[in-house]
Amino acid sequence: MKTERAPPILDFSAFYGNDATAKQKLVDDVRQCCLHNGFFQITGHPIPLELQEGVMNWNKKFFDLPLEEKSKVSLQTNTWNRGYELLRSQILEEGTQPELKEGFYVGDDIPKTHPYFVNKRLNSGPNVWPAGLAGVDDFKRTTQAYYYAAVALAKDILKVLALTLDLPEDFFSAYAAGAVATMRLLHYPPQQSDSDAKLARGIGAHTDFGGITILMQDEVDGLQVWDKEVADWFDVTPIKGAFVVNLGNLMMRWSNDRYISNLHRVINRSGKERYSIPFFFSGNPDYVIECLPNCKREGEESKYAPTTVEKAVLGGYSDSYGRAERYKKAQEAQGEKVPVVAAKEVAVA
Ligand SMILES: O=C(O)CCC(=O)C(=O)O
Ligand SMILES: [Fe+2]
Repeated sequence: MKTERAPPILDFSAFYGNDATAKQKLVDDVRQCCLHNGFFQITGHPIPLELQEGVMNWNKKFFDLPLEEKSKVSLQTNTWNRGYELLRSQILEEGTQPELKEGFYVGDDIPKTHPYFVNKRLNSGPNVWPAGLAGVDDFKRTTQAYYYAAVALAKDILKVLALTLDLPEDFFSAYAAGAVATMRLLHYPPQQSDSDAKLARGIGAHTDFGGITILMQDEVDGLQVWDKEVADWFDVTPIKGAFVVNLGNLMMRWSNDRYISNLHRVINRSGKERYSIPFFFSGNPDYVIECLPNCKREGEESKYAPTTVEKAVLGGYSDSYGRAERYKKAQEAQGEKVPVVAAKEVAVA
């Protein structure tokens, strides 16, 4: 395990406290991370450990369901990104095999009368729930309570990010109002120890598409963050109660590439089942992303034309799913069917 250059652990409680020096130190540390590789970890946040553990337990129980039950709430049954995603549905890293992870997508529970649903806006519609899961009402309650707690935490993190750019604390509030965010419960079956050489991935090297991501890991490692200065991967050891926070492509573009959206990946060589819950904060779909103040010098040009949140995020999706589809078609053309199997059937070395 290489951990020496892993994202630092910052105590986020300084943001809520009255100690101005501690708060300034937090802001300075976050700024440093944003400039370096866009990754840090936080403890001292307001999401109770009990809620974190509650949603993680449900994550495990959901993936224990038979494939038939999970498939009843397939992502394919709707167009707004809710429900179950099979193993091997995505390839985020060009040249690698379809990824060894299965997922369950949850978002804001948008009713069908809401203008976002009516107008088919980014990832907007009602959640779907697996009727065959014993205790499904508690699954729903816990998962949604965690989702809305993550939305609130994302808004606080954005306040700290505003301060890192010497902007008013509420600078991102219009971007965050009416925000779209997606959360996925993820399960990575164990992989063979030579997975790297065989280009097998839990999730291939990628950057996230949205504004910020808040990730909860269970106790099993596997997440790695790229460090371009030393050209190597570093392991992010899970810490009970902590979150990994990283900036997405939207934030990088918005800051004129001053802040980094960094490569990361998962290879689960632990021999154990790995579970995680990333929460992707995209923002208000109509919000126009245009070079932030203090992110270019006098007379310097912005590198990117203004675009909306919705356009920027949708562009990222079509690339990654298109790759998995092309891979499967190419394999099938060679007479090799890419198996769609339940996680438990994946061979382990
Ligand atoms: O599962 C993890 O630890 C990371 C997941 C991730 O990077 C993603 O879903 O974008
Ligand atoms: Fe990611």
